[in-house]
Amino acid sequence: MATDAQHQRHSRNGGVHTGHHFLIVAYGIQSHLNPCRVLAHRLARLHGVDGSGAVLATVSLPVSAHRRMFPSSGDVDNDDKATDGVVSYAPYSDGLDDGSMARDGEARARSRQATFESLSAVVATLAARGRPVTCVVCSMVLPAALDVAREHGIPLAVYWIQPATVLAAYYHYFHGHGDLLASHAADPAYEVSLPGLHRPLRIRDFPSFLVDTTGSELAKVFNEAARELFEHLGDHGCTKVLVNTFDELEPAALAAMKEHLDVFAVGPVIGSSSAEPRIHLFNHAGADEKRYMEWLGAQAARSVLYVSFGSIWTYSKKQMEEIANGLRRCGRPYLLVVRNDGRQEDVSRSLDDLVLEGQGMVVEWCDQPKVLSHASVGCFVTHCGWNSTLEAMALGVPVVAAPSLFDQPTNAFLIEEEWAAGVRGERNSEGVFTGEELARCVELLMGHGPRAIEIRERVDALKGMTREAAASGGPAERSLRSFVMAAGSIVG
Ligand SMILES: O=c1ccn([C@@H]2O[C@H](COP(=O)(O)OP(=O)(O)O[C@H]3O[C@H](CO)[C@@H](O)[C@H](O)[C@H]3O)[C@@H](O)[C@H]2O)c(=O)[nH]1
Repeated sequence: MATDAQHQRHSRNGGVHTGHHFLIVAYGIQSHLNPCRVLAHRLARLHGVDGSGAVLATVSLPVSAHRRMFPSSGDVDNDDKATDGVVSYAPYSDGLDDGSMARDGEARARSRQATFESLSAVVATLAARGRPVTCVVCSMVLPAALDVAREHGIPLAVYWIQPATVLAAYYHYFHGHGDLLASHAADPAYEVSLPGLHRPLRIRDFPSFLVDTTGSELAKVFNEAARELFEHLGDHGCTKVLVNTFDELEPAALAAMKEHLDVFAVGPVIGSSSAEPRIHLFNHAGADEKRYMEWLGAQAARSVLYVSFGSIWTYSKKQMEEIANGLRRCGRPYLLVVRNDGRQEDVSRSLDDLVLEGQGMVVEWCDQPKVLSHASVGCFVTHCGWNSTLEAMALGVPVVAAPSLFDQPTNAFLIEEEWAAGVRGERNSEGVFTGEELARCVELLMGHGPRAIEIRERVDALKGMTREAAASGGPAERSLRSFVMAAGSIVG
């Protein structure tokens, strides 16, 4: 029986799009949405890459995120107008539609089925509108996207929006290293050599879920989904992985993973230029932007600490107090981001005190690339989410790395040990990043010692490399073109 993809290929004629059409399926969070829609823009700009006509890209997000992006959208099931002028958006329902996560195994199974059905309907609708999907691009680990590609016979590619080193850690965890990691998970200093990487990773440098000792339900769920993905990557002829990194950042990890998978280094996918405008899922009032940009403009060059822990992490009361104390100890101007939804407990006392002291500024959200590219910013205190890490490198800002979960420990390892672009702050035995530690790291970076000078030089060099990787016609674009050519060869 002909697959849907073959059927679409055979029926391409009058009114039907005959080139590539990538359906990029993403989670509805800021840190996934941004690299996905920027990738979609870049794909859509590769017109006629292999003589097959325009390249189309549609981004599919959960209904909750779609509504935040397009507040005026009414009936999301029949929304054919959701576009930013280059890329179309077709929401999927995960069965919850309020941005929450399924709570237990049964609810997760229901949500997976709902997502599968909804994405299948998206695929059918796009085909009916003359734009059949030729490749499903699954952002990280999204089991229902695999189901859709399998069921409809559409080729699948994976978009790994974290570093190649993290991809290598996951790959080898599921190909022979799982037991070794599990048996040493409680020993943070234990070194594991992964094939092809030029230096070992300590247990503490691994993605947190692979060495979890807390019994975290989230870690179990994520690892199970990742297992399915990596089995699919091996067993179903699906080997194409786009990675948001570039050669100069991770030469060994990229070369090592190319031994096992068809890896395309398409990074840095950041999106901060006018051609790739950013969408903020968080409330980003224009008035606030004016206020913090003016404030930044009044500070001395490279004097400001920018402190932000991404779009998911939340502050406990104790952690907020320690950050506030650390900022006082540093005695430097700072811009601190504390999201409204980023407060585990009532942290307003610490924040009110800070605001009254007037040494810096606290905002609920900002345009981070805009802030990082400001001349007055001298240091970025970050949890090391991969987007923040890439943005810091692209915009030449030294980093104080305070990782917590997911890929962040590996990203901190890259920042401090592979690139010498920052220093890693240690958390205390309660997992708190203390004010004393914050001040120690900031002094190392912003003081006048040899380490500060060395890091500054490295960061400047990395900024140049990032620019070259992202340049028009440069390695990222060439790699994306190769992917599209290769994607062509698997259609039908
Ligand atoms: O005030 C702010 C704060 C953040 N951002 C942006 O929000 C994004 C945050 O992304 P990231 O740095 O990757 O952190 P998380 O939001 O925590 O990302 C999650 O997803 C990432 C990609 O998978 C992982 O690398 C992280 O570990 C995981 O926590 C970045 O693009 C920032 O520029 C803003 O624009 N303004």
